[in-house]
Amino acid sequence: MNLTTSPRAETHHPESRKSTGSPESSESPEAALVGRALVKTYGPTRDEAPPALAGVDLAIAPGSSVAVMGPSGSGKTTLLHLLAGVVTPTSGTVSWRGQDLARLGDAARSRLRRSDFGFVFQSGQLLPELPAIENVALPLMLAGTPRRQAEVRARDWFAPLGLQGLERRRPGELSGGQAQRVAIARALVGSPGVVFADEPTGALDQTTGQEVMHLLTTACAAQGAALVVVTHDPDVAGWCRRVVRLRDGRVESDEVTR
Ligand SMILES: Nc1ncnc2c1ncn2[C@@H]1O[C@H](COP(=O)(O)OP(=O)(O)OP(=O)(O)O)[C@@H](O)[C@H]1O
Repeated sequence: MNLTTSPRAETHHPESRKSTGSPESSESPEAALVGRALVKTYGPTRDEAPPALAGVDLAIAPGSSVAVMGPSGSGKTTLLHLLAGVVTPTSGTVSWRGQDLARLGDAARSRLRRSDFGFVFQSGQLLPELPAIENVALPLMLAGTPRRQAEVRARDWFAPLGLQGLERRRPGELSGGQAQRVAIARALVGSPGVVFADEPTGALDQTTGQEVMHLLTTACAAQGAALVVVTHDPDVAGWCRRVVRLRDGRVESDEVTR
């Protein structure tokens, strides 16, 4: 697998998007991840505070790519956290492959997050004291894979992501783009069903950001993982097949772009 050679994966070409409609919309029968009537109100004064999410239905089909856009404070990160089982909804349900996340205990939900979901954040998610290879191997080790085996699997990701030779570098010795590629490797090493990315290019320049999106979308497609990306940037959203826009905690539009 070499993910770096083609400038843009044909399955994720931002310029080839036009058709509209919503075949992957919230009632898709093949959806793997389904949020229904999601409401989230933060804090003790929840009766007075406007909800961060005010009733969102969203279904993510296996292997699909979805950008979540919207103004600051519209609920994008909250939606991502609810879908990923990081935050519990005030009301509504999230189910993953038919299993209601709320019915799992905290420990089981954490295990499921480790085994079935991958995460890429804006920056700072790597452990600074560990070399890149150990950062990538960590999710496997946390899931019980012996260290040696975990590092062998982690190493497989370095060449496809253009990181060969950087295995022993610590995060502080990597560029921003290299660190994000290590984060992509870490998100994908456990073969997740869904990768959640919150502003994954937010700390990068435009060119590096596009490269990272190319690698992220190509790697997810190669693994059959769905991708959910929160972004303000239309160029980042352009790598996804579907764009969901939030406003005031509700879905304003839901469009399959090609
Ligand atoms: N942990 C929290 N405690 C209290 N309020 C919160 C918390 N997290 C988010 N909020 C509030 O919920 C609303 C939605 O926040 P959220 O971070 O989901 O929006 P967003 O669209 O991701 O914003 P941004 O683009 O600025 O990151 C905002 O009004 C925010 O202040």
